[in-house]
Amino acid sequence: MTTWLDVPDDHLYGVDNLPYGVFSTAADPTRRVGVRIGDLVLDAGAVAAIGREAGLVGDGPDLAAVWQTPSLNAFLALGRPAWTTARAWLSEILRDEAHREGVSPHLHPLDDVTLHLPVEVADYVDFYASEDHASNVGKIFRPDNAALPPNWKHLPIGYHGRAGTVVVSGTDVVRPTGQRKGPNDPAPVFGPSIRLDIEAELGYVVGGATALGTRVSVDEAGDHLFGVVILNDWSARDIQAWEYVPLGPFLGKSFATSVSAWVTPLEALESARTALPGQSDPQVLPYLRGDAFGLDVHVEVTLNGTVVSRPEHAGMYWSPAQMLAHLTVNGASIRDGDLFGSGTISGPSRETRGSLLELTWNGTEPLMLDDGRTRGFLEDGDTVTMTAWAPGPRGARIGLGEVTGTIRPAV
Ligand SMILES: O=C(O)/C=C/C(=O)CC(=O)CC(=O)O
Ligand SMILES: [Ca+2]
Ligand SMILES: [Mg+2]
Repeated sequence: MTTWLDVPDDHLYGVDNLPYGVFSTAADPTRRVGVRIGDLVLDAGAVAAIGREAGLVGDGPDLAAVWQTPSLNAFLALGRPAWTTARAWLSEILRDEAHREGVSPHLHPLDDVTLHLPVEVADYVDFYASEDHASNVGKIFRPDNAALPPNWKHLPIGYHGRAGTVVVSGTDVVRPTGQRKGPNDPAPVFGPSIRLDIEAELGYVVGGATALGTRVSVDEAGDHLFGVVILNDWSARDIQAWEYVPLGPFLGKSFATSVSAWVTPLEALESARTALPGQSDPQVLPYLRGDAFGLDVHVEVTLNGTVVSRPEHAGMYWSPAQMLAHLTVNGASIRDGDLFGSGTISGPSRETRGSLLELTWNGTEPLMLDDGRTRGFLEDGDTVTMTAWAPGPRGARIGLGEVTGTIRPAV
């Protein structure tokens, strides 16, 4: 073991992972930044305060002050050099036995903490980067058109979502109510959605704010991409299908977006970097070229305990660095705490589709669950949980936590 803690190197949350979150305890309900190691949570600000007093932290930003805040935003504002220094310091105090005495009092069992939304989400955008997903939805929603829209391979398509309704894993989701109109209905009807769905995605957390009128290139994107969450873009397909032309998704997706409580730093995913599956035909425009790495992240989706899908993020056509370059190519600034979703992660085979819309082909091919019941779309009381892992150093796996949510009846 390379840590003095009782955490083996091949633990999903071993010393090579060190994801960040926001937690509180019954004894101290103050929300503050924590770092997960094994099944423990390190009170990062408390330990940084001691380190500073002991002269261990050195010069640079006051991490104690930055981490004793109720979100990761102040830390996100520091940017890449400070993120790297902070991670190196955390790694050192968890590896070097000399720090056992000072650090131990600031470790809390995971079971004793409450996890909160890790980021005060600034702007939220959702992309559409899986070719299989985009083709499947095209066939289902627009059967008379080409499966992929003509712009799809030239730019990463996205829509602006609702930052204020991004919720942390474990938050119940109230079934949305709204308008829908089936192709054969004479007029729209109003009521609870009857086609409530999920979308398995990764979310990218952004920091190192930029000025209005500047761009972030593909090669600079790594300075702003702080880390990754698992994201469920809950989607009311009936509301969506009726409202989305011509301005895109709106109320069908804005009622809730769930994210995992742990933000996995990009540095923990070094071993997961992979080449993109291919952008040679057509060539993308120069501003979308550069070190546009993909990420080999394996997702698993369960519905009421039955595994319904295993999407593979490595198959995504567009990369997070390209998405960030595209988001800013018009001079739009980025803010600390910006979040963008990868888009639904779907692969070519049925068992890798990231939404029920695709898994059940718009409800026409219901799924059989382990309890013998079937599902087209979600029913009240259903629980959806997504977990993910990525390859880590020396053959170990990096756990990305989980995002779970249970459907409550419409109000
Ligand atoms: O193709 C459409 O009209 C709609 C697609 C989506 O609902 C997907 C969306 O949110 C983007 C994504 O997750 O890939
Ligand atoms: Ca989505
Ligand atoms: Mg959403």
